[in-house]
Amino acid sequence: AAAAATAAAAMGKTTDFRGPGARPDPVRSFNRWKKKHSHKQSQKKQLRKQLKKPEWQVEREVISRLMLNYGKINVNEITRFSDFPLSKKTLKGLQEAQYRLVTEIQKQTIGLALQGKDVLGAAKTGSGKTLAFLVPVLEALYRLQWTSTDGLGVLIISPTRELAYQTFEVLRKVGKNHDFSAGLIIGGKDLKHEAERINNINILVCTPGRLLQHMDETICFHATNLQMLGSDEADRILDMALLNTMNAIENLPRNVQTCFSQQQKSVKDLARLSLKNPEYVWVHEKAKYSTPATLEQNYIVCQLQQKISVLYSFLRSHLKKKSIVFFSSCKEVQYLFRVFCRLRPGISILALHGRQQQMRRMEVYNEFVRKRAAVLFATDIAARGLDFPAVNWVLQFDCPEDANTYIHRAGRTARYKEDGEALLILLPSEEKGMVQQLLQRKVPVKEIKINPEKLIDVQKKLESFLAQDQDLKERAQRCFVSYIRSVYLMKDKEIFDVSKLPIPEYALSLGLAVAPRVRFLQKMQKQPNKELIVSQDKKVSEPRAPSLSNDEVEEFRAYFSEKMSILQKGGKRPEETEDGLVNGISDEEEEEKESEEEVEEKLGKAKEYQPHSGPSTDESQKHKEAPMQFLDRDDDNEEEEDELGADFFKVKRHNVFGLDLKENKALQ
Ligand SMILES: Nc1ncnc2c1ncn2[C@@H]1O[C@H](COP(=O)(O)OP(=O)(O)OP(=O)(O)O)[C@@H](O)[C@H]1O
Repeated sequence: AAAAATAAAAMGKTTDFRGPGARPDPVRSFNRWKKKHSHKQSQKKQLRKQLKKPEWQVEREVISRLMLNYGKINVNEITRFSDFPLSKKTLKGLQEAQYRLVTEIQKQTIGLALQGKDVLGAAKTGSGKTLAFLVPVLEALYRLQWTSTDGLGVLIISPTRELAYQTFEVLRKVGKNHDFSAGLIIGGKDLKHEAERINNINILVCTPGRLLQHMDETICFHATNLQMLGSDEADRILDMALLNTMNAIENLPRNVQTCFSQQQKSVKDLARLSLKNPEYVWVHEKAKYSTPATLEQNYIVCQLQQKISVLYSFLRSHLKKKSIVFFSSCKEVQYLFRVFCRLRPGISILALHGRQQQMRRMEVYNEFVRKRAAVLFATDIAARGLDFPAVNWVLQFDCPEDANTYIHRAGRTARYKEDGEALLILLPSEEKGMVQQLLQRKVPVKEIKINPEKLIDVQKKLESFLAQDQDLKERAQRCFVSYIRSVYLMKDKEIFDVSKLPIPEYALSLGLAVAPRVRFLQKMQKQPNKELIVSQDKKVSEPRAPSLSNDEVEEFRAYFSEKMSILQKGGKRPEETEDGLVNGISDEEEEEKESEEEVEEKLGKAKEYQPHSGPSTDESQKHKEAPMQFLDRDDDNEEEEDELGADFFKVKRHNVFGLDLKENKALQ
């Protein structure tokens, strides 16, 4: 008994040794009751006191307490979101979405952002960068007790519509207990419809082009109260010149906090950002590899004319898997999607590219998310930031323009601790240069060989499809030209050498009996030294990657520089710029039958920045009851139309950030 009493005392407990049946000590029981009673009384008193106060005041006190703890954040002690001084509403949202433990980038950046610093974070693909900036966004408005009448408080810019949509969905999930509203403005729907609602949005998720358009055309749109600007693809947005533009010309208020992340550390980006109190966080700077450890990466080398058979054979042997296949142009995706549907490999095939109408893009995105086994044929529109769950394989059918694009594409698998495999198909002429680039960027790729016995040749089948279907044949021709052109336009001539392509064999492999005439190739052969390059400072296109996202950048630049020159000339559109965008991108010889479509494709890509429609009343109706209201896209099947040109140049952008004119002038 003595030993037991010592042990109990050591654990700080009191033990009654009078044995069972003995009566409890009345003095001790009374004391215990008294303590409990007085605690309850004081709690009641506090509650009564609080009840007298208005809700906002109680909340303000809570906020003050939280903010007092901002200074005490110690990164080394943080393992869960609840270790940060976050509002109950955010924590509840995170918990309900099953987010409890923080990832490294979240751990390192959320505290800094809460403290009001401008944050630029870099971390590998799939490491949780989206929440790293969404959590501070929610807290920023919560701290200020933002309401719908306060207008736009946070702007989140995403390079593609799909990424904007996905970011919006995550925001909706984790922010659902907050009272402010959020809206998605990405084009694809009537501008007027958005314009009527835009000023009731507190957090706006948008694509750059649509934002610019509202700045131009929505008279009532203003961002005078803007508190924060965020993006998880900062480098891309910077490439699109938007931030520079906004900082230097578009008069972004200087007290706006920025919260950015991207996949790779970039010194260049630091210079490009004019941040007020910047903190740069490179989470994986010292990591051995720049891709996730759970990502297995291999490449194969094969002849161009074998690639379609390799893809078919790959799909036949991965029928239960979820895969994304990246191509370099929309027309390849369009043709090969059709052909593969006819080949019936035994797995669902989906296609995602920039020439689809917006609603279709969203449907495909959602369908692929839902499916357990499927293959998505995509352009680089799907390469950045998209978080498709449980993708097993990423296959790069066409060589990416550089190592960075490779990493973005491969990063669609092996996300957040999951496993994944990436396979890159290289032509013999691409192998040396690309593998070298990848190793330099700390990407561990190994060569593997195809088992020739497993290779199923589909060329004969394609030939017979084309013999019966004129439309398909024309698609094959367009695919052919489009691919050749994409190689021709690649910047890195060490890797991409159009003269080394086996042209007739490639045509045969697509099912075409003869190779279509490619005039720019013939010209090149005649004048091998004369590159069809126009320098960037002439404001037309330089040779560039054919990928959608790069085209987007070029379109945007061309559009933007033109627009700025107009603004600087007092808003008058010079005659010769009537179709500047068209000229800008199609400066190379466009005399082929193909040319019109090529231009159309490029304009289609430029749609990201064009007047289109977006948000939906249906969805917003659905969420009306919820405290956090969202303006979402319309579920309407309106065909996307390229209303390029004229409209863009009519309206002079107004001062949406409400800075005084003196400052405007100084900045211009
Ligand atoms: N703290 C967390 N706990 C659990 N899952 C998380 C957490 N943070 C993020 N995730 C999940 O990890 C996945 C990847 O996150 P996210 O899309 O933010 O990555 P990313 O770093 O932005 O990737 P990318 O560079 O490709 O854009 C998502 O499915 C997300 O839901």
